[in-house]
Amino acid sequence: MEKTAALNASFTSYSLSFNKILTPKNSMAAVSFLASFSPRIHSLSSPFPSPAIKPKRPTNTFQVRSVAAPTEDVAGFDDMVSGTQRKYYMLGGKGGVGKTSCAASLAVKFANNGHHTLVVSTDPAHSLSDSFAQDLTGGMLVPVEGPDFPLFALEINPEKAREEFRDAAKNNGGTGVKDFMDGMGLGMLAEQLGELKLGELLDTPPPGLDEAIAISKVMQFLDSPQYSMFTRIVFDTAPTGHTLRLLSLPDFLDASIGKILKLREKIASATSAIKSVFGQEETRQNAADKLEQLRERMVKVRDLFRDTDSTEFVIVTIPTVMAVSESSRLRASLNKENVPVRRLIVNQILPPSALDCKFCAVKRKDQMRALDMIRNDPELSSLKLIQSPLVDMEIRGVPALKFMGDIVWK
Ligand SMILES: Nc1ncnc2c1ncn2[C@@H]1O[C@H](COP(=O)(O)OP(=O)(O)OP(=O)(O)O)[C@@H](O)[C@H]1O
Repeated sequence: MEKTAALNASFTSYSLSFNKILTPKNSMAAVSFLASFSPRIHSLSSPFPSPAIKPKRPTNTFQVRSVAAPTEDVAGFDDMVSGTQRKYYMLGGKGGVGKTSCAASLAVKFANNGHHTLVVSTDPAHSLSDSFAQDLTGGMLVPVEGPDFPLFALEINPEKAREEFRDAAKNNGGTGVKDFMDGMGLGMLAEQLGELKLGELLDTPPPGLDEAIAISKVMQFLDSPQYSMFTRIVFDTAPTGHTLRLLSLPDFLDASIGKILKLREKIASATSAIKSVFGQEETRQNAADKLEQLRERMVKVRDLFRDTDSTEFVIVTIPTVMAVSESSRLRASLNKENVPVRRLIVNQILPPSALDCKFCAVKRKDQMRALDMIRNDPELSSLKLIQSPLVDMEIRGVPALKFMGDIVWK
């Protein structure tokens, strides 16, 4: 009972439906139990107005008042929504913790608050389509039906994006060039070119490279007039490990591509005869331009990730020791990369219940331990802690995402 009270007391204000945790038999007891902590407990109708998302059984929905205080004074949703200058939100964390649900719910909330919003996924599994329960695939802008204001989704297939650059890289160093340059006594330059192995790298990319290229492709889109209307861009980013690599990749790519381009210039100016060997000069120029653009965009992505005025990286986690440990490492590495992080969403917290079964009691204890761990963690304790309850149904479709958004983004 004491533990339940403690958990209840730390919940931020939310409404939830939990027809599995609270059976009709115990729900009245729970109402009076929760009422002792909050004067704002009501029984509400289903939070999902759409017939498509109807709960299976009648639900009991409650509001519990927040008593949690963030360690650092971080403004809430009002601040996130204010202003018309473009802002980027990147949701990151371990696989399966609820990044897509949180990103999609934030996008719906921005749109419902009057922002032209774009939600982007570079996840090959296309979970945005699953989350919105709409087909958003195709690699182009797709309108999302449901929100009050325009909301568009963009699902980039990272593998496809990579293919483009693989061809460009291949065009910048072929065996014909090497043979000719050997003959000209310039073999050393050719070898240096070969050592960069960009083509090979793009054939068997390390995890994170696809996402890096996909995000740079998004940046390319965002620069075009067609996208100028978007004032809020929400990224459902790659899982933790990939994201970290992605953050360090721009430097690496910058160096690699930059070197290739410099070498190419050197070779071209070494002798004009080489130019004729390169043949198809126009194709090669296009390839070089493409690489140059990729390099420039990578630098943009890197800078964007570090821009405190326009960008915020939100860490999403669940209350388990493993997930919290990983989030702590993620925060540390983001810090190292100077990526601004202010909020930590702890998702899937067991809602308060008067009568826990044995399983729930043990689970709750476990979650409490993880929450304590967050409060004492040097990396995480300064973040604004947002607690999001485990609900008793999958969060799919705009009404469900709106419901989640109203709980999480305040
Ligand atoms: N608070 C919650 N209560 C109940 N179900 C949830 C909650 N948050 C997320 N889910 C469900 O958990 C599943 C995974 O969520 P989601 O796809 O958002 O996670 P993810 O971190 O983006 O996963 P991945 O890394 O695989 O892309 C989905 O079925 C979603 O509906």
